[in-house]
Amino acid sequence: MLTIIKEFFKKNWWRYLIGIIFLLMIDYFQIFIPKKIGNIMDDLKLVENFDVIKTSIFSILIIAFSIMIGRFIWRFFIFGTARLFEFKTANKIFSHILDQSYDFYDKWRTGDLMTRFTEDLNSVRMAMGPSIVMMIDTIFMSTITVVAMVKFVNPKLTFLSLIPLPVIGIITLFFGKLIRRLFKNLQKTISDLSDHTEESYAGIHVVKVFSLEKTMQKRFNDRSQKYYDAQMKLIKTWGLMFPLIQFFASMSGVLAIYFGGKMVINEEITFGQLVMFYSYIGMLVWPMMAVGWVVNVIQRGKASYQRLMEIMDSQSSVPEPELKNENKEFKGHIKIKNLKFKYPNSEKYALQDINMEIKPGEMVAFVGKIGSGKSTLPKLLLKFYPVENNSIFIDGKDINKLHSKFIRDNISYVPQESFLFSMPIEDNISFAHPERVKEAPEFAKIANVHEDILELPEKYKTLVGERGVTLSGGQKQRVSIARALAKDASFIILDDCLSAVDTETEEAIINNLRNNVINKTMIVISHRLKAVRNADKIYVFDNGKIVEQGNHSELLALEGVYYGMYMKQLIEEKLEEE
Ligand SMILES: Nc1ncnc2c1ncn2[C@@H]1O[C@H](COP(=O)(O)OP(=O)(O)OP(=O)(O)O)[C@@H](O)[C@H]1O
Repeated sequence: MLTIIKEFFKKNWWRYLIGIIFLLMIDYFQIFIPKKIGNIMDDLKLVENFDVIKTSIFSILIIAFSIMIGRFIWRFFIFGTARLFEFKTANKIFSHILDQSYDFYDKWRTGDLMTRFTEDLNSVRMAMGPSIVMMIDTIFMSTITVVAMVKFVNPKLTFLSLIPLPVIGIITLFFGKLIRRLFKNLQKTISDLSDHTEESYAGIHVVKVFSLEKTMQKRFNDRSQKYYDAQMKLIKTWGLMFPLIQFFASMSGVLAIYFGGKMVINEEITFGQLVMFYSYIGMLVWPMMAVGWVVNVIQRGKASYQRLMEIMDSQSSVPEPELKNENKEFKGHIKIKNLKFKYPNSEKYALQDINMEIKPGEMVAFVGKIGSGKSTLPKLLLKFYPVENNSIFIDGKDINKLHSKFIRDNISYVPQESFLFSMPIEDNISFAHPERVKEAPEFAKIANVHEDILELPEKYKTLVGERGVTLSGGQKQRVSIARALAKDASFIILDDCLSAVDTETEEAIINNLRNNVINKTMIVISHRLKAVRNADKIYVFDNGKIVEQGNHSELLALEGVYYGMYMKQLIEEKLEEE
């Protein structure tokens, strides 16, 4: 993350430089306005000098006009550059998130990521733009104002009036750390709140079915209360710090009138000089108050920056060699040797002692009880999670030496949960290859969903997903299969993705696939043994291990686990028919 800021400064320092030059110029011009006004006051005594007054007013107007132009320029460069940082960083973080392995998505909650993406990035932007302006302004304005006070009025009066300054420094230091801590806590409460909101919305069906509205409301209220409390703590702290600084800053004005008044009476300074001095004090109060603001914004920016770093610091746990296999032909010969695997957040082995060989063109099936490890294996083949060296080989090469892009480009995977994007159905099917949009009906036919689509209001142009027509679970599953087919990979994995259709349809789709995608390798995971009985080889999983393997008749002949499962399903089917 630090490198992101460094890299950005390296490329865009000149934008800041132009902005800062104009900012400093404006500050410098501003110094002359009180001086001119002070001079006018003194000149008022001499009536015949009205011409001089006219020229002074004219020069004030010129300065004011230049200030207006200059302000536009520095705003454009400094604020605009901070926005550019926000835009580039958002793109970088998003791409970093997309590059992560699956354990990242298992670990991070959506609402939390969203908050970091929006709120935290915004805080960092504030620290990179407005706070830079304020900081430079504060330092430069106060320095030149003090110099002007010494030079144009009186050093002793300047010193006496600025006695409260160090107190402001102490207040700032004290509150700075506190604000950072409170702000970090505030961001955490926002993350929790967005998580809860996002989850309640995503799981609204469950909430409704179980009449959990009150429970969810209570949970929301609890989180909302925590967010409110965190905000209030910040408001109290910031609310105390700001008036304290303001109070000590205005003390300077009181001291200026007290000591300056005496000096006018003693004729050490003129009345005009006192007016000038008071204007300078006024100009100093603002930067002094800005110190409080800058501290607040920088501390918030730092806290948010640490939160963004937590995302950027997480590295994909899957080893990736350089991507140089693009031109290599993918045959899809899989060999697995003594594979064992634990999910990164778990102590228990999800797979153990797995040995298998899948030859190109074969159809294999994984069957077994729920939670027995069937879905885990395809996830490892697709490099979603890291595996030990020498345990999985694709076309004779260790999977750890192959880039995930090469593997995923060549394998069509249909996961258990079918997710469709908010776009027309044909675009969902041709998602990976928009140029194949015209062929969408062909793939839909193989996936047995063509007829269903023709019945939709706008057929293939019907908008589906969150903002469109709601498809049934089975329809969604079949559209997902069509989408995988449009990828035209030589290796297809169907991970129990037909659970929402009846056995006959599942069988028909699998047979369709076998007939249409001849020479393609297929792994089919299913709970319905009947649907996969034609597979070349069936692996029976139990508790993370392969307990039986063979084709349908071989497995039946064993009269073991597979036989038991098959008989049970036959009886269930018969009972349903009766
Ligand atoms: N992301 C994960 N993190 C931790 N453990 C997981 C994760 N996904 C699955 N598991 C665990 O790994 C084991 C195997 O899960 P897997 O999803 O492979 O089973 P499955 O045979 O496909 O089950 P099902 O038929 O219900 O889909 C289970 O004990 C499960 O709880």
